[in-house]
Amino acid sequence: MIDQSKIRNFCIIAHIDHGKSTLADRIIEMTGTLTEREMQSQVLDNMELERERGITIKSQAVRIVYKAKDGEEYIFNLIDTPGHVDFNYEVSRSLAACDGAILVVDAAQGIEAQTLANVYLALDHDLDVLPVINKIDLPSAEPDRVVNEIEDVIGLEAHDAPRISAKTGLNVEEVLEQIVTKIPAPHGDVDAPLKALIFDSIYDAYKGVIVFCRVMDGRVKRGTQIHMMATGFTTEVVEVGYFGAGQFIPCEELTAGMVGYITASIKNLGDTRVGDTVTDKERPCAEALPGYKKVNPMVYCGLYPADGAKYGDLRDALEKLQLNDASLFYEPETSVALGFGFRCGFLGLLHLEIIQERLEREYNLDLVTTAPGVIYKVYKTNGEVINLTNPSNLPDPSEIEYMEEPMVNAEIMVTTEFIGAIMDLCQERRGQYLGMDYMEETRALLKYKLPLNEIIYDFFDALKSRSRGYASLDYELCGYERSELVKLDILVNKEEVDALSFIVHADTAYERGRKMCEKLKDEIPRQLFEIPIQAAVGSKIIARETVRAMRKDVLAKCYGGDISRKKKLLEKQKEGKKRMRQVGNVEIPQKAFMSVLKLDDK
Ligand SMILES: Nc1nc2c(ncn2[C@@H]2O[C@H](COP(=O)(O)OP(=O)(O)OP(=O)(O)O)[C@@H](O)[C@H]2O)c(=O)[nH]1
Repeated sequence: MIDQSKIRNFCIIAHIDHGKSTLADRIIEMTGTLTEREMQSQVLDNMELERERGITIKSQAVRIVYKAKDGEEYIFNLIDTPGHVDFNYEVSRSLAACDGAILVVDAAQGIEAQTLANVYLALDHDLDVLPVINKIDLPSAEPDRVVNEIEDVIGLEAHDAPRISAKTGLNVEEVLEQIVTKIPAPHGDVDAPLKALIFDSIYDAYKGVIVFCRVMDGRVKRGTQIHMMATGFTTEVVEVGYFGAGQFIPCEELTAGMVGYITASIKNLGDTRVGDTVTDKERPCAEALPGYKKVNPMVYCGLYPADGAKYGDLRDALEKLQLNDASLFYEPETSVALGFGFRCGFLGLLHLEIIQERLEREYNLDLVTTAPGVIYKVYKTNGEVINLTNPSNLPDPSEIEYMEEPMVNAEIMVTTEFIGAIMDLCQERRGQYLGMDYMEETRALLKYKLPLNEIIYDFFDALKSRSRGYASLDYELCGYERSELVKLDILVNKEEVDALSFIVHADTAYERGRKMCEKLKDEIPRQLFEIPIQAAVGSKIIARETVRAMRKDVLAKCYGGDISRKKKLLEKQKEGKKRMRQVGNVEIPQKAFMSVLKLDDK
């Protein structure tokens, strides 16, 4: 059994681009992945086997071995935390599996909104935070200023923080030593009943679901009957081990303080929810670990295959992706404009983009995505409450008493010269000012309550463009508020295009409608007849543009009888047609559906 005093469980937290991955790579590179004793055992055979199978796996937790200056070998478990607000719950569970956190701050940029958000999360979980100043090789680095900033703003002792370059490896050794001396060792009770926290799980075609966990108390090994306390799922452990040297390495048992994986015959990722507590069925622990929460999607949109014949492929692809992503939700839906597709739920826009990209790249699918929207609560006059995820399902206005929309508490870090511009932006997005803290003379933290719907589209881009890249954002959901919302419909040649409908605040309906019409006018090619494009709220038309008629004769330019050239052009035109959607008698290019969602700022 591994001596707990020789274990360090930690993660690295940072604002995006401050060098988290680079430091992790460097740490892994500078340490070994097996202890001297293990080197001689049969582990290598297992690794060979996995290599033959050709599995390359990215793990959420890597075990490495560091021989410290005190001559002892330490086992480091480096737990990866997702770096985006969309995955805040996963982040919080990963932190709960650690005893300490390395805080990486860019010596040229200093503290940013996510640095603070991450530090507070880490402190909430009682982690010891070890500041590290990175990128000191940059000419613009100001390590002294950043040290002061960390001490003044966060209140963390930072004068002996390692000043490193993760890129060149300079002083990274110091970080390794401080992990040993400053991050506390775990102190679980090995003899107590099993209590382990699931902080991630992945699906593997050979092993089934692989559960990553931190054992708080007790022990678990092959044959243990385990019980997941929140989902109620019970099964027998097939294998336990840890991830190191790019491989899953089985071991005899996992004991208190250790981080590793468990496999059993688990087919469904839904049975092993992040945040759940694993215990021993025969000898259960008295109570589950705190903080379990089932994460629900926050942003919904329709995903349709560009080529209707690919519907089955899209369904199979979504099914596969969901095996590895329990927070992805989908159900079939149909649209008059787009045919058969799926209504999908995501944790946030980044999550949506990742899934969309994977579907397109890994599964070779061309997709049409409808406007992403949040979940609205519709209170009907008959007392019924609907959670609305698809604008098309909005009941008739006469049946609606009122509606509510989700709100977020947002913190925006910005240099003082851009405060005005950012406050304007928040105002335009219906933000409620909550306050402002000055970080130091040049920077402030603005606090706003904003409707989630207003920030899911292009808020982040607008923030960056209005602050020349200097603003950073962090937000968390803070409940629902009553709001004057309407459904905006788009009519092309008098026909409603259901896939373009969305919910907006009554005050911005006119503006959004006008912009949509203008944009669509540019996107829809001229056809043989005039096409009116209208925006409507209920039966009221609030904006209109017209695509003028034109005869599109692709052969006009072909004089004479070069038939092969003519054929080519006709082929090309046919190709173009495939990417069109027939709505009534008008063809709408596929890209029009996406581009209207990206309405320009201002
Ligand atoms: N000059 C210099 N560049 C560095 C150093 N460390 C990291 N970088 C660069 O900074 C950029 C961001 O580094 P990453 O390690 O990807 O940052 P991250 O925090 O993991 O970013 P995300 O993965 O996007 O969250 C990369 O281009 C790195 O090469 C350093 O010490 N010096």
